Amino acid sequence: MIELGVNIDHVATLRQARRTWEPDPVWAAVEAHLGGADGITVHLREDRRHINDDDVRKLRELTQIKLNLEMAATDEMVAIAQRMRPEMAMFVPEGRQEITTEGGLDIVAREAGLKDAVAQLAEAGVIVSVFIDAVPEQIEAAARIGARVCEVHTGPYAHAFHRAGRDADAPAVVEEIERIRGAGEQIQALGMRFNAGHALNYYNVQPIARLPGLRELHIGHSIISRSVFCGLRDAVSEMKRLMREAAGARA
Ligand SMILES: CC(=O)[C@@H](O)[C@H](O)COP(=O)(O)O
Ligand SMILES: NCC(=O)COP(=O)(O)O
Repeated sequence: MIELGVNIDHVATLRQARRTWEPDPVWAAVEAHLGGADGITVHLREDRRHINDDDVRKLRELTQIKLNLEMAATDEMVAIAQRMRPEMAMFVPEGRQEITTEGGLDIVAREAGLKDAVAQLAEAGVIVSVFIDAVPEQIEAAARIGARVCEVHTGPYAHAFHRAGRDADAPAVVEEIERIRGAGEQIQALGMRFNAGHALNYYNVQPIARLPGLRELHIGHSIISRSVFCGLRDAVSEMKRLMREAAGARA
């Protein structure tokens, strides 16, 4: 069964636009859960531009849903994850000027430090995921550092899909889908869990949800955008329906 992790960063982005207390990410987590989400994702950025430490603490204390904590692989963040013990922590590259994550983690370039960070979290009982591009060398390095999960960056696919006028059969789109399919096969062959995410939406999700062995999708911006008009519970439930329909048609 394919699972949906709902990224609620943008609930906090809206709150931070007025530096106030609403909307509350904890309410969002509960609504997403009631809509059928299997997990919640938050990205605790080093600059705390949306989700903050108190949000993570309250999510742990007040909700029952699985938490995937996205973070930079720094000593500060590793210490927070050791304290908060989310079900999963995902290492993500961060750029101060970026609007959102722009690419996968370069594990090959930082292998020793990342291996150490993975070991520290594993010792605290936290499953470690890495956000990576669909590149064979990065997947091999993810296995070497002891990551249990790879989340394949679907941004390039999403952008190709959009540029092709939402035509899933356009050659540039098929090329991206095949790249992610190949990454998924390699991830599974190396004994890791195959997840994917970034820039997925109600139009482009199904070709990805159909990929064999895909366990979990992490989707945020599109779900939160739709929830403004129809409520978060309905927005989550419609995304889950599309994912299930596609996964049900897997070969
Ligand atoms: C790793 C990823 O693809 C997204 O979860 C992204 O990091 C979310 O962070 P922002 O909400 O700050 O874009
Ligand atoms: N890791 C990807 C994620 O959590 C959601 O990304 P997006 O849907 O907000 O682009």
